[in-house]
Amino acid sequence: MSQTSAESVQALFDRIAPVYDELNQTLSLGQHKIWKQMAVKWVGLKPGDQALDICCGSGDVAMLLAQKVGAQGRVCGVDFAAQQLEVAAARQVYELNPETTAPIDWMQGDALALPVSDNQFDGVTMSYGLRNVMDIPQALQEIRRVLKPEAKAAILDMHRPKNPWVRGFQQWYLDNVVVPAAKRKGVTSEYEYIAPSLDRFPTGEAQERLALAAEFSTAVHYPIAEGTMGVLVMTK
Ligand SMILES: C/C(=C\Cc1cc(O)c2ccccc2c1O)CCC[C@H](C)CCC[C@H](C)CCCC(C)C
Ligand SMILES: C[S@@+](CC[C@H](N)C(=O)[O-])C[C@H]1O[C@@H](n2cnc3c(N)ncnc32)[C@H](O)[C@@H]1O
Repeated sequence: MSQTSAESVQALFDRIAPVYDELNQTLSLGQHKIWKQMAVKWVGLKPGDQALDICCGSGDVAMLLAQKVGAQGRVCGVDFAAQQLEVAAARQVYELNPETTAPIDWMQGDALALPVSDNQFDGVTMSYGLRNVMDIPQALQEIRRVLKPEAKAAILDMHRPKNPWVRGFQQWYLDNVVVPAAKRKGVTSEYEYIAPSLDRFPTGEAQERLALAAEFSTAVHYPIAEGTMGVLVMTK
């Protein structure tokens, strides 16, 4: 799927929902949980805060936010793929203790037209979502719109590393480990989509410029995992 549309991306994530968590865990050797924790830490939330996770998928980051802001806080998770939201809601029941974690509102909606109010959130996260939206400047404007003044957002995603050896390893790993593992689960073309999506994704520096153009007051991109991943941290 090299030509994409919002509808085809939504259908892709609905199709892979039953195998998504297992593949992320095995293919990242468990590392994706650490990268997600880093993104949540960079938002700087405190107990009682309201947090939003955009493109929440099966709920990993929204559930980390619910632990961070505690039972007095509130979390919204927004995604347009209904099958992913079903997995998220089911996981919340058996993975979170409602006495110590915030309630989570799982909302079906579009990252480019968020179903929430202006200036509502103390912090926003987006994990592996930005690379999949059709209009990155619009997604950044929406994040800025829903943040309270001076609040932060952290955007985690996969990147093409600058180092040619690491880049070569990344492509080898996608071709020889990720796609074959996906093939065994019957979702080959869905995981073949990752490589072209990386090629068209703006670099960390370009993302900083896009965030400043969307009128964030600060924007810093931190490469992690040898530049195969990165977190863009922005302040409204
Ligand atoms: C959690 C991760 C990715 C989420 C993700 C994002 C997408 O855009 C997709 C698109 C289509 C299908 C699936 C996804 C998707 O799952 C990150 C880790 C999972 C990756 C599948 C593994 C990639 C590994 C990298 C090449 C780096 C290798 C380092 C490893 C520690 C050896
Ligand atoms: C790779 S998954 C990431 C899920 C989760 N955040 C994680 O880190 O595991 C990307 C998610 O973004 C969602 N998504 C992509 N474009 C979207 C959009 N325009 N509006 C809402 N959700 C979107 C997909 O449905 C999918 O669940």
